[in-house]
Amino acid sequence: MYAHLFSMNAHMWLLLKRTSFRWQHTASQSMNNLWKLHEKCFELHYDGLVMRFDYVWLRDHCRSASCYNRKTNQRSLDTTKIDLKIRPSDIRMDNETLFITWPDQHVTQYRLSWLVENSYEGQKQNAVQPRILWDSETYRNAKLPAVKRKDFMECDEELKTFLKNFLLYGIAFVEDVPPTIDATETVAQRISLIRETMYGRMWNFTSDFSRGDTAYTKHALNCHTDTSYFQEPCGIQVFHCLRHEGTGGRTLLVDGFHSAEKIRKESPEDFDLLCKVPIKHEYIENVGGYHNHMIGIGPVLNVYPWNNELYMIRYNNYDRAVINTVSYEFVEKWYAAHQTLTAELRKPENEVWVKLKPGKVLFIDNWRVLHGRESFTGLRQLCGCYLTRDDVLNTARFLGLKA
Ligand SMILES: C[N+](C)(C)CCCC[C@H](N)C(=O)O
Ligand SMILES: O=C(O)CCC(=O)C(=O)O
Ligand SMILES: [Fe+2]
Repeated sequence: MYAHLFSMNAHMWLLLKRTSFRWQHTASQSMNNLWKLHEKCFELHYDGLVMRFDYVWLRDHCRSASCYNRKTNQRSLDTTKIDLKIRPSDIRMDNETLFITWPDQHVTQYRLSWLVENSYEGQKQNAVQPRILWDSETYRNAKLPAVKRKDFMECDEELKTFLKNFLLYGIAFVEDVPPTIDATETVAQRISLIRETMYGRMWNFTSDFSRGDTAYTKHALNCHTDTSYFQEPCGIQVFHCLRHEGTGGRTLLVDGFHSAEKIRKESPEDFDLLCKVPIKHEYIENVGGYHNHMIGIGPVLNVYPWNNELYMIRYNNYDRAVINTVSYEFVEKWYAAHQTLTAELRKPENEVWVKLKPGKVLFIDNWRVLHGRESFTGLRQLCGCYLTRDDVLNTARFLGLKA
């Protein structure tokens, strides 16, 4: 039975091959749409693009009712049942649509525009997240306006503008927020779910050393990202200074991706090491009633493997644990690379300093922008929370942004 089916397929395939020697034009004979059946793939010239599609990929992406549920956008087809050597038994194309008949007579239709949007060769070049990298001058010149709480809460267009800027720059402000924890929570919830951690859902801290961490002191803190000791560091950090009666305490912001891109350009071997060497970060706390031990392991720079685009920097020298995940030959090189990156991050021209004031809520992309603070005197109270990154992006996509 199988042998019979196979010989039928092979026979059809030979027939097709004979007809696909020359380039085929679409039904309308338009010179713009050309296709060719290769042994291994279907090649389509359309809209000025040359695209190649594996047959198994084409079968897998059939959008017919039996293969795909359009209500849930979920696949019903069991991909593992596709013969990896599957070939079309018939192909037809008009100006907008490609029709493929498979050996079992199942027919798949693909809109050509859909193929353009999804051709994997085209996709590889696209950035997942468009960004504007900044140093202090470019950030200042961008003159990004802070959105007013009322507009932010009530108007989707204002929220969209806020999120657009946040995604582009990695920081954004909402102003005119009452200096309370509740009001801060309401503003945060407008864009995301709050990510509860061992610090609580909404946190409110001052320099009382109530927790085993330097954040709860008056000391200066070098630029860093938070929760580097989580396997998935918190996506966004929200800060609202509720009061400060004293001096100092300004907040430092540095675009980690701007510095990392500089290293990629000027010192590619360092960049590569920072992307590849896994580093452990750890939070050990035994203060008051708190007992926490968190560990996160991952490289300082994280890039998508398919296009090398940076998506996360995990940088916290305070919370970096013993280096025992690195083999001997890389240790010294890693330290040198870490110093190269650190020198870049600490260049004054890359630093933005802001004094957080009651009423002004700061959102920081904790996967990209590092924060720090100047030492201070007096009573200083800061509240805020962490947000889940997926949910911020979810809101952005709902509003029509690329995220
Ligand atoms: C923000 N809040 C005060 C709650 C937490 C501070 C966490 C500090 C820790 N060293 C880190 O960098 O993750
Ligand atoms: O006190 C500050 O301004 C920030 C401290 C800090 O780094 C943090 O809470 O994550
Ligand atoms: Fe921090």
